[in-house]
Amino acid sequence: MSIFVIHPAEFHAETGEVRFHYQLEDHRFTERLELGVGFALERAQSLDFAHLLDVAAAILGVSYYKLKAPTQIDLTALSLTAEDQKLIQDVYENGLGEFYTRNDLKRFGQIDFNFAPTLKPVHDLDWPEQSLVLIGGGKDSLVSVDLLTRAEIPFTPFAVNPKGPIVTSTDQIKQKPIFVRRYLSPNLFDLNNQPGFYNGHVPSTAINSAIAALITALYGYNEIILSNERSASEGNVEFDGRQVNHQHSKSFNFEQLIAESFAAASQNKLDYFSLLRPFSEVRIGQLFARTDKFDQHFSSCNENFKQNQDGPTRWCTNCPKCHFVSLILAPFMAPNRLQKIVGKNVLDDATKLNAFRELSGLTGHKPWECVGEILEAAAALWHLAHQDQWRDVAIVKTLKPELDAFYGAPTLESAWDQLLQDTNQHNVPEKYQLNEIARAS
Ligand SMILES: CC(=O)N[C@H]1[C@@H](OP(=O)(O)OP(=O)(O)OC[C@H]2O[C@@H](n3ccc(=O)[nH]c3=O)[C@H](O)[C@@H]2O)O[C@H](CO)[C@@H](O)[C@@H]1O[C@H](C)C(=O)N[C@@H](C)C(=O)N[C@@H](CCC(=O)O)C(=O)O
Ligand SMILES: Nc1ncnc2c1ncn2[C@@H]1O[C@H](COP(=O)(O)OP(=O)(O)OP(=O)(O)O)[C@@H](O)[C@H]1O
Repeated sequence: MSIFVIHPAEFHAETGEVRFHYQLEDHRFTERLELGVGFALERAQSLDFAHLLDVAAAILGVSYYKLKAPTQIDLTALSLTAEDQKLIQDVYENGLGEFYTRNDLKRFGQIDFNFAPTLKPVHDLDWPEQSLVLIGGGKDSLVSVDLLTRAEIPFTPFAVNPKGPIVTSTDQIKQKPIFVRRYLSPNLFDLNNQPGFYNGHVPSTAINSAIAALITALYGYNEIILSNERSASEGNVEFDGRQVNHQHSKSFNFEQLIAESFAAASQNKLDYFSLLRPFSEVRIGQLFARTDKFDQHFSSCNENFKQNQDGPTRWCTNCPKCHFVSLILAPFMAPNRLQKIVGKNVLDDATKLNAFRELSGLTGHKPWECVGEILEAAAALWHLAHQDQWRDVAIVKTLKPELDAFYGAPTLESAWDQLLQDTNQHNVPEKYQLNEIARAS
């Protein structure tokens, strides 16, 4: 029977390089991170940093585990708290939910996680009051950047494998960023093309967050700030008795688990939260549109972030994200501004009718992409049908009667109103509850 083994990481303080080691049957994998240099040596030698390396080793293992998805995982070489163990189980179960669904693998509740006895951490680090803001190159991170800048709250931008829109977005921020380079084990790509190995989606936000935690310990930060919206908590399909969510590691449930793990790893000093959790995607679109200063510097299209993508893509205009982001920005801007951002008015392209039907729940299921709730897309489309500047574009004109027939106008009208209301279900600390700033026009 096959077992996936997670070994402890090696950290080379002189170069700032981490090497993570994994084994699956006869295959050995080494993933590398470059964390930079310039940190205090005692931070690199601390027990707290060593513990967070173990947490990262476990989380980053998903990329290799998925090649065979065995039901046994050996983590006995790692020192993990009870909170870490809960988090890791969630990452390997729900975080890989889309992967299991699309490969028809029943793993929920079936994986035997072999942990060493629970760690009671001894703490030896201080956590200076400084925050890291994760930058993904898209509208969400930039809405956080804009809110924090308006509130005059200082922060350091942080990104893993910066390229394309991540670089052009961070260039717009005065504060110098921290960038980490990440190199997947090269033999992963060889095995991906061989028969008998699985492939599929991994929870990238969990991975980036585990890397961010290493940076906080090494360079001295006490807050990791995400820009995950409340809409990210909605699943895509039901499979094997669970709701499966492409964006699981952006969900509120995941946020709570990882926050508990980081709190236990730091005597409650390291905080992890999403600044945008109170907001829907539509509301984020509204906040984004308040300034045009990022229009030519961001992109939400994931084509930019493929491993082999070096040249600029900006907006491919054919993927669910290009469609969805156009849809939620449209209510708050004129067609020519949106066209200048995306490069094309996808809402006026009749060949994309089915794509918008899927986004708004009129057919199929919600696409496996980072898109908002089904009812959110439906309400945004319906709302556009009531705006002079949008009512006659191909997608809006054709789908308005279909939306009326499927949902009914009262449902869509009330959904739209609720999308613009902020919720209280969030873990945003008081200092960061920027309601007044978010309400200002
Ligand atoms: C950029 C992208 O969306 N990639 C997804 C795509 O992968 P593809 O094969 O088309 O290209 P690559 O990303 O270059 O991947 C090459 C192979 O490497 C594997 N891999 C990649 C990164 C990694 O951390 N581990 C890996 O094992 C990958 O499986 C390929 O074999 O399709 C894949 C399969 O569905 C996706 O897994 C790729 O997604 C990336 C991991 C990724 O970074 N995606 C984020 C943009 C993303 O999807 N974010 C989500 C949030 C999800 C969450 O729970 O946090 C979102 O925006 O909704
Ligand atoms: N390469 C990365 N390095 C660090 N953080 C990242 C990276 N990619 C995404 N993130 C962070 O992960 C979270 C989810 O990413 P997501 O793609 O939803 O956000 P975004 O890029 O800001 O906006 P959009 O939804 O428009 O793409 C965000 O907090 C984002 O900042």
